[in-house]
Amino acid sequence: MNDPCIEVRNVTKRYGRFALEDITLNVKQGYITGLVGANGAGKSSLIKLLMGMSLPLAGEVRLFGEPLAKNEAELKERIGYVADDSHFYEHLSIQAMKSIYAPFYRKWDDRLFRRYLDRFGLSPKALIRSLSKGMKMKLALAFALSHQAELLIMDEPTAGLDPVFRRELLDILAELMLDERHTILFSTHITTDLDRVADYIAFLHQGRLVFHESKEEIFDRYAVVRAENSLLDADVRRSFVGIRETPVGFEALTSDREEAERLFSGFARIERATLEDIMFFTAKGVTVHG
Ligand SMILES: Nc1ncnc2c1ncn2[C@@H]1O[C@H](COP(=O)(O)OP(=O)(O)OP(=O)(O)O)[C@@H](O)[C@H]1O
Repeated sequence: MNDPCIEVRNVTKRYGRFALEDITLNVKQGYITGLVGANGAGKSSLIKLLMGMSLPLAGEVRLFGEPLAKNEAELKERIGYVADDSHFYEHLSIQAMKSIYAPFYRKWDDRLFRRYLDRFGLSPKALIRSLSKGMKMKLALAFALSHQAELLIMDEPTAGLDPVFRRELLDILAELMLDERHTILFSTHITTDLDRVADYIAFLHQGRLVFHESKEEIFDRYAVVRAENSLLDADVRRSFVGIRETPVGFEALTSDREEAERLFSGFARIERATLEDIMFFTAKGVTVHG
């Protein structure tokens, strides 16, 4: 149950000046992991490596305990994948697209696919090019969920969705987790999606993995400190991940809440950091969180 479902071992990938640098990440089976990071942080690049759609310059990706490179077709049958852009043939109907897609999967479940189409309000006769961005995302999800995948990997599945379906999608993910057989990894920059469903958060910043921890650990460790500017000497500055100064005071992110409480108690307001705070201050300040 707790074996890693995805193992990324010292993976490096370069695109011109951008690099995913020495990423090591174990995604546990039976949990939802949110991959978070700003635009261009490398989320899609990492997901493409997990799907064997691009090859690492160094390092190795293993899925379900086996090297992806050795057994890609077999391993990918066990994955439901939702890409960040539509990879369907636009001129086909949903039904015709299904006829092409389903034979790739030995465990394809036509009744389940129909049920998802019904649930998402999609007619099998509809032409794919007539679907809105949100509807295409729903269709991608219906495909991904209809072949008994154990692992669901989704690149920005909530982007472009209205709040009602975003909530529904998160409910579907929570439902899938009830049988404890599924593992889900999805990327997003909408951090409130993760507050709702993720067990673990992996945070990428400029191609580096800043942390990968349980949500509880993250919220125990990080805090936002607000106080007067007079407290900001060089040592104090160095202790923060990032600082925002205004004429009336500063706010800063610490990755060591206990230490901040010891140092600033009585002089500062110390509050729980949101994932958005963590992303914002990391982008402003230092990148490696001790
Ligand atoms: N095939 C490619 N060829 C060249 N550069 C690429 C390629 N794929 C990604 N990149 C570059 O790698 C960097 C990271 O992009 P990536 O799409 O992985 O980020 P992201 O975190 O998914 O961003 P977003 O949230 O905007 O989708 C970008 O600078 C991008 O231009």
